[in-house]
Amino acid sequence: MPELRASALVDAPVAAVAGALLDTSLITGFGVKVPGALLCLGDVLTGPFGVTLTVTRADLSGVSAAGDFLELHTDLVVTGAGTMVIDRVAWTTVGGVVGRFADITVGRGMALRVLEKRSALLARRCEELSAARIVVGAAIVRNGRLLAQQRAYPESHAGQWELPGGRVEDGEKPEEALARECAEELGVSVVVGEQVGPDVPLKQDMILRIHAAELVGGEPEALEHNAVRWLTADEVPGVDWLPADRVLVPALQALLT
Ligand SMILES: Nc1nc2c([nH]c(=O)n2[C@H]2C[C@H](O)[C@@H](COP(=O)(O)OP(=O)(O)OP(=O)(O)O)O2)c(=O)[nH]1
Repeated sequence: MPELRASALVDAPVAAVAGALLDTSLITGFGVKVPGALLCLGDVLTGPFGVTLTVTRADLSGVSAAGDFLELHTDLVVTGAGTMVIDRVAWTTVGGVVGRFADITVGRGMALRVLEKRSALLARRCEELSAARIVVGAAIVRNGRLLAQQRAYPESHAGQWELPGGRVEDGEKPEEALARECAEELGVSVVVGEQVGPDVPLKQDMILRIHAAELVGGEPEALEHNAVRWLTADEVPGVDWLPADRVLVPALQALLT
């Protein structure tokens, strides 16, 4: 399988770059049809000439999509100077000698131009998101189960599930905001730990950032939500999550196994 590679250094943490990569506005400009605003594992992308690709990886290590004769991989490598973004395009050449000639003269040039343009869009999106408002969420695990809560409002999201948390207020650190929101929403105290998964873009100027959190006081109660529920690893993918949380399902499941 011929393969083409291109790499670029982005001046942003890996969680920010991994999240920006999930923003489908980075690829829709190239005539790719996508199911939603964010790339999720298992999504089917339709490209020019009806080429279809299934997303096979979307996590902190990067994104991959594969079809019958085309594979796209973006690998992320943490360096001292930022995040190295390595794009790989691999394909099967069709049409014998003529096909191989077209590959070399047209295909590779086109692919390189697309990668270059996307790389510039990615760098710009990372810069935009570095100034974004942060919504923090807590991945609280007890006895191998994850705590989720069901939204009561607004109407468009009522009934859907999310992680406890909310907006970081001015002058507040994300960890402080998370502890405050857990107390307000659930009546519990938590100790905030490491980030889980990428920074997920919520809209132009807002991201969702999840931290592992340990329950250290109180029993969770739905004080502002419809309900709370402890989910097993098997139950996590089947829940009607808010769209941004759906992206985080593999990272949340990994916490439970
Ligand atoms: N808390 C939380 N918010 C999420 C998650 N996923 C997700 O897309 N969001 C969105 C929903 C909202 O647009 C935004 C945060 O809203 P919020 O209503 O929880 O925040 P808040 O408590 O600071 O706001 P408010 O109720 O005072 O209006 O983030 C999640 O897992 N947890």
